[in-house]
Amino acid sequence: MTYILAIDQGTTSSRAILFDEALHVTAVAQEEFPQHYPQSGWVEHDASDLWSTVAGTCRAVIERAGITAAEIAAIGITNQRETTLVWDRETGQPIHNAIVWQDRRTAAICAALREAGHEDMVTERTGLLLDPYFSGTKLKWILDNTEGARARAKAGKLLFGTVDSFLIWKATGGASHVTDATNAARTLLYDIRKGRWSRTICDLLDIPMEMLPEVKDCSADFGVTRNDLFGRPIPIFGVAGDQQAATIGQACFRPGMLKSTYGTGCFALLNTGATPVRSRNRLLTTIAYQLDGTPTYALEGSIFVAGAVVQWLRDGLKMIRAASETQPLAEAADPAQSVILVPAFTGLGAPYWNAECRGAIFGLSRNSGPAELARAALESVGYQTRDLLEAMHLDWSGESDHAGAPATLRVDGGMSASDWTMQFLSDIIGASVDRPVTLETTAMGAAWLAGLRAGLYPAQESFAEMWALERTFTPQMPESLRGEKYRAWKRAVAAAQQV
Ligand SMILES: Nc1ncnc2c1ncn2[C@@H]1O[C@H](COP(=O)(O)OP(=O)(O)O)[C@@H](O)[C@H]1O
Ligand SMILES: O=P(O)(O)OC[C@H](O)CO
Repeated sequence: MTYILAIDQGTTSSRAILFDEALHVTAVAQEEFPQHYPQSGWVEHDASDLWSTVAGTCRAVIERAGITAAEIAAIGITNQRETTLVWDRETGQPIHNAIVWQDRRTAAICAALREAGHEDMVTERTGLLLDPYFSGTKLKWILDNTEGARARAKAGKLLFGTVDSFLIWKATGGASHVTDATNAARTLLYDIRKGRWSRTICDLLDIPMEMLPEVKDCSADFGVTRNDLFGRPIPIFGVAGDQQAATIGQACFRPGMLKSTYGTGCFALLNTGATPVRSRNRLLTTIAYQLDGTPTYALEGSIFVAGAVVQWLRDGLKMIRAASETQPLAEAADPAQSVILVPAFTGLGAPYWNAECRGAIFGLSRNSGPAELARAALESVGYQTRDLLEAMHLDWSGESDHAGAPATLRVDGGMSASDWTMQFLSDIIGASVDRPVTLETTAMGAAWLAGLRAGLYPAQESFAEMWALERTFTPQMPESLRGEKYRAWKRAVAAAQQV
């Protein structure tokens, strides 16, 4: 038997998943690692935790499956995006903790760049906004705040990378300093139309281009693992940012196909084909995947709090012990009450991009309790998704060669296991929601990219035919109620932003 090893390096844990020749999951290993919050709004990871949990889970999954490294044809890597690392070319030692995508420390840098009138130029090239979310200003911050770093970077002694680059550097023993086009597209430094690093933006942020990795297709030769890691070298043949890997795993290969992943946050990607669509509604333009030198673009809506609101009910309020308890609570909630929770714990992402806004609860009465709060938490995920889809619809229907909103939303991620949430989602967006049999879509996307190059997995069309539906949720809510509830949500978001 031959296998593909997929590495999914996420925000809270690292996972290693073995896929067999039929693209079935054979074994999984997962390890969490600590989050560091040095100041309010700052989020860091210790780079050695990222590496040790990846190496550890890879070894564990091989042992669990009872196979040898010789049976692994190739490795595919997918990763939390935007998280920024700088390390020494000689020693491989990072000069700072990884600054995580959620980290807001560069808000002032972004504001200053916006005020100086640079946002339009940056958006035109990168498809992104001047928001602390992306890597560019995080990298600038590390260079500004570590003595001598900029000079060492100019001299070629320091390297920059997103998590994929760092893991490949470690796995290949420093032989490869590379990334893929989807990760590059999240840095704020990459021109997604020209397919190369932007000198103009690097100059603007004073980032020496010597430290940037080489950008490759998603299915390409990223190097081979050093001998001592698995006892024999294994090629790394696939790389994609996790949301793009999920888009691939969901086989959203045709323009107009749309997926939404419900993990800690929620990320919806709409395939827009060979042309990048510039959003007029504050969505992001990004690369969905790049194969054979050709990028396929996407519009992306990013919500920072989705499943995290359920975690808050569990860990913050201690209202539930397990995420799945939200469903019976929501079912028991009083239909006469309209409690609305705006989960802006770390500001609002797309399409609002309000870093200062904080969470709020509206419509409480003396009878409101855990059931109404749980329902409001699950509903907030549906409302936020509708916000994204409305913006996408406006951008997409403005394009001349196609019309109308995408008819179906493909979902995945931990929270998509909640039937109640998926039914409400379908009700509030007024479209069908398709949940696939395999919810390991992110890892599957990375595995397919690697297996494609290894000659183990079929080409795009045949792979798309393997996508299997588990359940479709169709809208059941009367149109009038859908409109009424969504209007109440819009009023609540507006009010939360005025506090
Ligand atoms: N049955 C459920 N109902 C509601 N939320 C759930 C359920 N199961 C998991 N979740 C939520 O999904 C998230 C975990 O999803 P996962 O895809 O593993 O996230 P991530 O990759 O961001 O760590 C958690 O935030 C959890 O609260
Ligand atoms: O690690 P996840 O699954 O929370 O994904 C994080 C995203 O890539 C951030 O853009």
